[in-house]
Amino acid sequence: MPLSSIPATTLTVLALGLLTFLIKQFVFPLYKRCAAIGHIAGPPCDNIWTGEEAWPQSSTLAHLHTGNWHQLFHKNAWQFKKSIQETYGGVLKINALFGADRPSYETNAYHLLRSRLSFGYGLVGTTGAKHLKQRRLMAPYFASKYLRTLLPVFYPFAYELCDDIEKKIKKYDGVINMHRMMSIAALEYVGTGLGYRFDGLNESKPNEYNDAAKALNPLTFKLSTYRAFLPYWVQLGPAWFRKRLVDWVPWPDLHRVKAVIYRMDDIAQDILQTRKQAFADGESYGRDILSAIMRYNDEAEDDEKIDKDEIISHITTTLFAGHETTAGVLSRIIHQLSLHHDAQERLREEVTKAREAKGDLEFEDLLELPYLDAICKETLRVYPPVDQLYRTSVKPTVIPILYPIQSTDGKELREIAIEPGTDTIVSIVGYNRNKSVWGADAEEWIPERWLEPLRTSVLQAKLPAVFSHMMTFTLGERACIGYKFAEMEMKLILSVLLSRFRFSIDPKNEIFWNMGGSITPIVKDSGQIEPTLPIRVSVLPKATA
Ligand code: HEM
Repeated sequence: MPLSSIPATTLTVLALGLLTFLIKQFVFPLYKRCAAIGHIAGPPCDNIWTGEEAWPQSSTLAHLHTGNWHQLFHKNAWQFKKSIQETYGGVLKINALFGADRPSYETNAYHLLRSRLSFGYGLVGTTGAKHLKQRRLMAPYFASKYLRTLLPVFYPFAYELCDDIEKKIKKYDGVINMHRMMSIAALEYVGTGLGYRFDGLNESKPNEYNDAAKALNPLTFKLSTYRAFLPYWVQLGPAWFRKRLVDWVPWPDLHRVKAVIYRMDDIAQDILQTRKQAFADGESYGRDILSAIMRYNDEAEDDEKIDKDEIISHITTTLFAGHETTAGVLSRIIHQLSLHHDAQERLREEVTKAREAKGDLEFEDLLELPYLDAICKETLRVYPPVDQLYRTSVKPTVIPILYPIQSTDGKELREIAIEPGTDTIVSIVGYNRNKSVWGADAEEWIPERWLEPLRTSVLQAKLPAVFSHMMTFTLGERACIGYKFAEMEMKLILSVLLSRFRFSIDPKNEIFWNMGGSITPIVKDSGQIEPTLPIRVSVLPKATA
């Protein structure tokens, strides 16, 4: 029936009906959410379309629906985040965020969709009961009892790494890309957690996973401004159709993201195939995550079994979550030690003494070396590799504020009531460097602060963090499951590296740390996207002898 033949009254009624539906469904809830936080002060909106920066120098600890995406998702957002926090105060949502028994918050919808599109329904892509079930299955493989059994595999690799660095010192005239070396190590170790060896130091083998994983964060970060469209995008028909659409859209960055995700997926398929073949050939299940999944599937009822897609998601999620993060922190520590030779010497003295007395250090000895512990903690505090978290309230929630802020009409606020569906960005770096909590020198890297009793304000904040009063590995049921794994791995590598090499800055390569999903080093003003950390490395005389 042609549109012109429909009576005008019917069309008007239909149009009004549609308008009412849209207002009720979208506009009114949005208005309610915005009205609830209308009195919270914040920076003026940025123009996300033109990329004009209304506030080139700003940031906040908790950033509520203010539309400053472009400033937040910028490789040099350091100053933006610092100055917003200084201007508006630290809105400490942390206690409310994770304090309730059942979460008042869930992972933000865009973040969840981004994770699902990249890694499927693994730990970062699921919520609620399914997420809890996955965590219960995996938790034992991240506990100290299991981790200590990995040391006999981890130490030999650390020595291979040192031999490789020594070879490279000769080849590259003493300047080594230490980020690459740390990435190779972190991938090897997280692979071990899955019962798989990448053999990353073997130069005849392509290092494809490492290359793909490095490209993913900077690429998706570049597309961050458009993340608001994801919930609509995923409704545009089945996955095969959307894949076609991506190919048709003339957008090279999107094509590159797709290629990288597909490559990572292929590698995960290879890992699963290799492991399945090994089990079929008679290898017995080991003490690793993939063995745990296979063992679970052997015993589970058919409808309870973990299907192939989910297993692939567990592989890609674990590799990605545990790889660039740890490599980033190790790189940062090496950079800091290169800048602070006194700290480097003190650390070297501690680890060499301990190793001379006991050889390869056992789990407790390694974790309890005081200065090594202080160096790791201080670096994780000041330089967390993941600097912010995304959450959405799922029910009406009141957020208590530890250090009161001022509302737009000048009132002191000690709590904020927010509506369900309010997006919240929690700044990890903002909490970790908060001067009210950590003191006036909060932004400085001072490992010695961990050798003294902690400030009362740190203890009074009562942050229920999984790791040392800081937000770096977050808190609650979505906290980093691999934090002990990361701690052990970092301390082991550092203890071995420091006994063998000296690190210093290469004056020709000034380092800049890019914010880009995870924080990674590049040579300043080089225009690089791929993380690089050129450091001058020399073999210690004793080790050479
Ligand atoms: C220094 C190293 C690391 C840092 C700073 C770090 C940090 C984080 C953070 C901030 C989250 C929460 C993300 C969010 O909720 O949006 C997270 C989650 C996660 N991390 Fe780590 N991580 C590190 C190392 C590791 C390692 C070594 C592994 C595994 C071997 C790992 C596995 C995971 C997994 C699976 C999750 C998702 C947990 C869940 O949603 O239940 N991480 N990590």
